[in-house]
Amino acid sequence: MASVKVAVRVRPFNQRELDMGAKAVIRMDGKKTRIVNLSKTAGDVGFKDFTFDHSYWSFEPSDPDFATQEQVFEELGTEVVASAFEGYNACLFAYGQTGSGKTFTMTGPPDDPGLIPRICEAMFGKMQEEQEDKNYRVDVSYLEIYNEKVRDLLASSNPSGGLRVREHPRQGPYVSDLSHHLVTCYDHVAQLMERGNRARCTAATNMNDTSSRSHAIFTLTFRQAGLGAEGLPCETTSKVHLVDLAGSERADATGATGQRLKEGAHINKSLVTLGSVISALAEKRVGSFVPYRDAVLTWLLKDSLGGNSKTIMVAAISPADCNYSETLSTLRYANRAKNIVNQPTVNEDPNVRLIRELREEIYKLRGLLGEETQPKVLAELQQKEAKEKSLTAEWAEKWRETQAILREQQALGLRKAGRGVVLDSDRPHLVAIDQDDRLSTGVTLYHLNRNGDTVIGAAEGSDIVLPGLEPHHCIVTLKDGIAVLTPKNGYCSVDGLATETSSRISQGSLIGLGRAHVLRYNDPAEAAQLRKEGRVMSRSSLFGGSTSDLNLNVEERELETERRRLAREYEERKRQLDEERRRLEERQREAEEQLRLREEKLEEQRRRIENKKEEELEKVVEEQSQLRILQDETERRRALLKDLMDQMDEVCH
Ligand SMILES: Nc1ncnc2c1ncn2[C@@H]1O[C@H](COP(=O)(O)OP(=O)(O)OP(=O)(O)O)[C@@H](O)[C@H]1O
Repeated sequence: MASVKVAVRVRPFNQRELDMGAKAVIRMDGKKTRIVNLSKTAGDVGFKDFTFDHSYWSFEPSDPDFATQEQVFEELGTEVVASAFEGYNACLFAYGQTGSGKTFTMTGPPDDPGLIPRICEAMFGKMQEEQEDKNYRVDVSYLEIYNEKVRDLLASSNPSGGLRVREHPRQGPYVSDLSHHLVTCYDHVAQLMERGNRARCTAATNMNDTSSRSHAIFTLTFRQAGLGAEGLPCETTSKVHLVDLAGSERADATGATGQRLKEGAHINKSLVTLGSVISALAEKRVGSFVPYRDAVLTWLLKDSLGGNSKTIMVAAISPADCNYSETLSTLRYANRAKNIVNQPTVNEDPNVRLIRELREEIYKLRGLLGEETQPKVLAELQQKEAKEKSLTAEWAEKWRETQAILREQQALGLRKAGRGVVLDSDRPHLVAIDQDDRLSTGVTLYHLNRNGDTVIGAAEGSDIVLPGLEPHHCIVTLKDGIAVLTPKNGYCSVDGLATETSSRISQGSLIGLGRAHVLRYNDPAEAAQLRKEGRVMSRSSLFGGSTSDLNLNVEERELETERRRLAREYEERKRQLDEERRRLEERQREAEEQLRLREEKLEEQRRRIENKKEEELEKVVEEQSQLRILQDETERRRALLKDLMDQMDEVCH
């Protein structure tokens, strides 16, 4: 059991408050925060006191008690880091009216970073320190809830109706189709954070020109694995939610109208529900209904509020008298949140838990084996040992694969080139150039499957899913270093020319898919070979266009296009002829084989007939010789008879 930790932070006066000649109504002393009512009525004590886990005085930098970003991190951020490394889920969220300092506390300016960057940096620092004994896998997602719709801040496009929130029976609520980005170092996280912050929906209001009107949830999924005592596998997964809520002020106080007012209504719906959830949990009424599902925000943060998480709330407040009622409302909100009790548990991997339990049982069974081995116990022991062994091997294999993926990820080098940043990979890949979405930022790189097919289409389950394409649009096949694009059901072009048959693509080829997508094919090995051969690629492209390309005049470009078309036609014709030749050779081989088989059969028949003939002949010869013997015998008998007759004649005469 752990209560939600609550901290309050007061910011300096802003320009507007200074211009108005605002007076400070907040005092802090240790953990105490006092709000003073300057327009108190008779009988009113004129102030209200609250006690929190921390009260941060960030009003006047020259003040010796001034709470810096560093101090806030040391007291709140390090706890989040520790929770994650201990295997707990953690959540840190900032609440307060627009312009009260939520974003400053959570993100902060680049020269004075806030909690999110400091927490991420500290986590990677700790991973670096402990990497010899452990394996880590971290992924990041960043979403925004705007008008009760969920938007992926790290995706190049989002469905117009927003992403759907679903609930997994064991893992709880989650956002379907939200992108998760594997990260291997802090710089990578920082880039994703920056990308997400740029995508975050901001709009000007009368209160704060850069006021953000959406709730943002930055989530780190942190998985760690290692071997404990006696080589026992350990693995935990922690989800760390870092949440910057939208302003909690009333719509009329911001001067919002139209779209802004609509946003306010939704924002309030989320915040009102957050308030109801906090109240229900704080009152601790047994069996009382907690309306998590009334708003997307509370549904997604279900575990963080009253569930399996160590949670910290930072309430950001303005020091100015003009914001008295909003500040008082924030302090009351924060005061109620103190009473929420969560049940954080270490999120141990289920297989690892099973291995641990099996080991315990094995030890027990070994203890039962006495001098006389009982066959039943022995059989059970052997069965458990075999299961434990196979589960441990499976687990070790899973982590070997994870490490391989991470190494692969690291092979995706990001390097600085002057003012530019080059995203490089040592594997053949496609780089997406988003033509249609003018607001899209960032570059997407898709690795191609080694020695096999990469299916591109709109259908879920395709290797590269691109909206607006046919479900199974085309296939890129990589075989022995050669890449071939095969259109399936959709329009494809290579270097501006439509293609309906398989076409070879090479380093720098621009592939058009459907009406909206252009991808550049990069093969680092081919590019290196071409560089070695001193050949200069003259394809003009968004990414690969060289200065000489830009200087090509129209005629040269047309000639170059024509040359490329002819070269491609020649390649295609040659490929067709080669294929035809291969087919003919194959047919001839088949015919020869048939002939050979026929001949063999005939020879066999001939041999059989010959044998039969010989047998017949032998029979005839045998019969002839028998006949001859018979004839001889007949002759002999005939002679004997004649002799006998002659002798009888002589006797008669
Ligand atoms: N602790 C602080 N020290 C110095 N400046 C601060 C502090 N907190 C806030 N500010 C300044 O106050 C202004 C408003 O802060 P911030 O943008 O963080 O407010 P917010 O609550 O996030 O507003 P929104 O709801 O619009 O996102 C910013 O110019 C910021 O630099």
